[in-house]
Amino acid sequence: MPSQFLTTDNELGVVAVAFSGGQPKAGVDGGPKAMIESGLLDEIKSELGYTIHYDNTIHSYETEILAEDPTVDNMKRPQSCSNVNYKLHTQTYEHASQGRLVLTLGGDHSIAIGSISGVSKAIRERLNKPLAVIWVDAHADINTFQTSPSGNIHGMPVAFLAGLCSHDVFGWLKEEDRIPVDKLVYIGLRDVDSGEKKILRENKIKAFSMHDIDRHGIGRVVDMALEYIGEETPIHLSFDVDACDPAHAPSTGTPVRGGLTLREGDFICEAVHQTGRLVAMDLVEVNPSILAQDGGPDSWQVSETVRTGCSLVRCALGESLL
Ligand SMILES: NC(=[NH2+])NCCC[C@H](N)C(=O)O
Ligand SMILES: [Mn+2]
Ligand SMILES: [Mn+2]
Repeated sequence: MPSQFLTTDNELGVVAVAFSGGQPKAGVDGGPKAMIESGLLDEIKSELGYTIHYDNTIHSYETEILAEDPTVDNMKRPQSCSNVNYKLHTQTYEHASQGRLVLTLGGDHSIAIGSISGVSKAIRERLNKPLAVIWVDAHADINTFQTSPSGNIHGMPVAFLAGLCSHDVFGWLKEEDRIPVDKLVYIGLRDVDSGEKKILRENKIKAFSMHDIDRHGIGRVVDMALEYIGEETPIHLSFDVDACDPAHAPSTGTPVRGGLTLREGDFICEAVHQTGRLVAMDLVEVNPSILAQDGGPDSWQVSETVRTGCSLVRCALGESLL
């Protein structure tokens, strides 16, 4: 099993990050609590047999959040976002350095700046390899601060991580923290801004949209994504729950119709697990506060979203149907 060389068997580091400042809607900071309270970590321990390393803290990193955090170069709440991500970076780095598989529960998707950079640095030091990223999302989250139509940093993490833009605010991000553009693959895209399409095209970034899934089926798409990454490279799976169709994950800040079925989402996670090369996963953008207003989700739909998030995590950690 190649996995023996990448992570120590069944040792899982967990980081829970209650951060919502990468986007404007309150409540996404409640995502980790909702997933943990629904029993996710107990199941991982008792049913999947992991030893869990978790500080029993849902980190809001309060001291890192500034009361006044004015927009800088079109980035909203830049300093808080940078500070929180730096703290998270040190935590995922610590777990990954010890050979643990790392699970980060968010929070909005801006937290991938910290989670991925910490894992990338550790994997480079420990294995002298780059980190591949499979980004499963309705959105590409690859706006630079110059192209972003919203100024929300949860729409920019890939641009910072792949070195397509840099800024003094994120000055702590170093070369070894970054991921190579040719080891990045998207699955599930269906709401990509025009500036992002240009970035994807110009950098020849591998992306499988919902159209590709319709055409080839999820099995073939995941095979192609894994072939593209190659057999030697450790994988970080960054899963935005909004990749799933709003039928399965309605309680999220930026839902987009026409998404993955529950089984397609779970399949991606199962197949990545089966490679034996998964070294880290993020599960982000579960927002349990998005409740019935203006025809929005009701409380049953909130619990469905939480269930979807938990199912994706369990599948990535090895839960199987038979
Ligand atoms: N992680 C997310 N849900 N991102 C949504 C991003 C939406 C849009 N592309 C933006 O830049 O603002
Ligand atoms: Mn998204
Ligand atoms: Mn996202």
